[in-house]
Amino acid sequence: MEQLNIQSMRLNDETNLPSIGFGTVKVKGAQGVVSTLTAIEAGYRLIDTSTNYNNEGMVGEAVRRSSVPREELLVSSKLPGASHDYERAILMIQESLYRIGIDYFDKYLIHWPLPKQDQYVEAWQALVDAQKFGLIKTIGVSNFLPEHLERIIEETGVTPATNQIERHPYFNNNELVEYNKSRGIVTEAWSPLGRELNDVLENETIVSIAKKYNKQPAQIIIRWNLQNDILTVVKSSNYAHQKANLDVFDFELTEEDLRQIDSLDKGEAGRVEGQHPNEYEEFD
Ligand SMILES: NC(=O)C1=CN([C@@H]2O[C@H](COP(=O)(O)OP(=O)(O)OC[C@H]3O[C@@H](n4cnc5c(N)ncnc54)[C@H](OP(=O)(O)O)[C@@H]3O)[C@@H](O)[C@H]2O)C=CC1
Ligand SMILES: O=C(O)C(=O)[C@@H](O)[C@H](O)C(=O)CO
Repeated sequence: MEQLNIQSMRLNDETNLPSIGFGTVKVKGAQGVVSTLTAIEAGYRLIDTSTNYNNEGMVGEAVRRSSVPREELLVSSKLPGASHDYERAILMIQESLYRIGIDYFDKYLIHWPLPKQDQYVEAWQALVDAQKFGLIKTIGVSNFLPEHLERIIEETGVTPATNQIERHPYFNNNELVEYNKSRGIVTEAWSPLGRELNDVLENETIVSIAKKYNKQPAQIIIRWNLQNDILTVVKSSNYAHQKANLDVFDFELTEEDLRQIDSLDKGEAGRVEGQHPNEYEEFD
């Protein structure tokens, strides 16, 4: 078992999280259990799932089969839009815990604000209460824009600990990252490697920075997040990639490297299609 010293991040509720988490989109079934177990073997301790991924049972199986004790694994899931209603949200959190076979979440997020549905404030109140009931350690949101954050903070008095948002070099989302920071909210980056939908791992700027440090392009992107105090949630079913994505603590990018990566941003054109938080709808 790898004994890695993954740098941790302090949240506004005083908890600490590893700065790199294991993403599980499309990590499913028996093969998913194997991939999650190899990720744990590689050193990941934070596992990111969602009811919408239809793999919470798989995550539970990996947690049970792992030789790492449950208390050392941090399990994070997300509330689907169909359960934004307060009562449904509480029941969904309980149901997700049963599906995974654990009795608390280390972290739990509202997956999308779905502003047209307009129930995210009561969903947030449910997370606040579920935390008081002991069902969740750290509560946060995902894909929330400043207007959504301001509303939940004003109406409940509770600021999320994290906001998990789209961020990769072609869509760096820097304004939202800065806004999160101004509110004391840690940003988590989803699809940091562009989710196979773009060529960011072959981008010549990224490749040339990678060559300079004898690192892989993926490691440069993860390091760029780290040096911006951003928690990276990265998926890989390949053990070599899983290990490489954690091997990012022995070098440091210069200010010029960071600036060059920031300059790759394409604004809205770089966003993964159909993922604007005010437009995204859940169909699952
Ligand atoms: N809150 C939200 O709305 C969202 C959350 N997420 C979360 O973020 C996680 C990460 O995002 P995801 O969309 O999965 O995509 P990523 O950006 O993490 O990219 C995953 C892809 O990159 C490949 N890859 C991983 N490591 C390397 C490497 N070192 N070198 C080359 N290729 C590599 C993987 O292939 P291989 O498996 O072969 O290594 C896979 O094809 C998700 O799994 C999920 O947990 C994602 C989207 C939205
Ligand atoms: O992966 C997630 O967490 C999402 O919410 C979506 O981005 C999802 O991946 C999607 O794109 C479904 O079309």
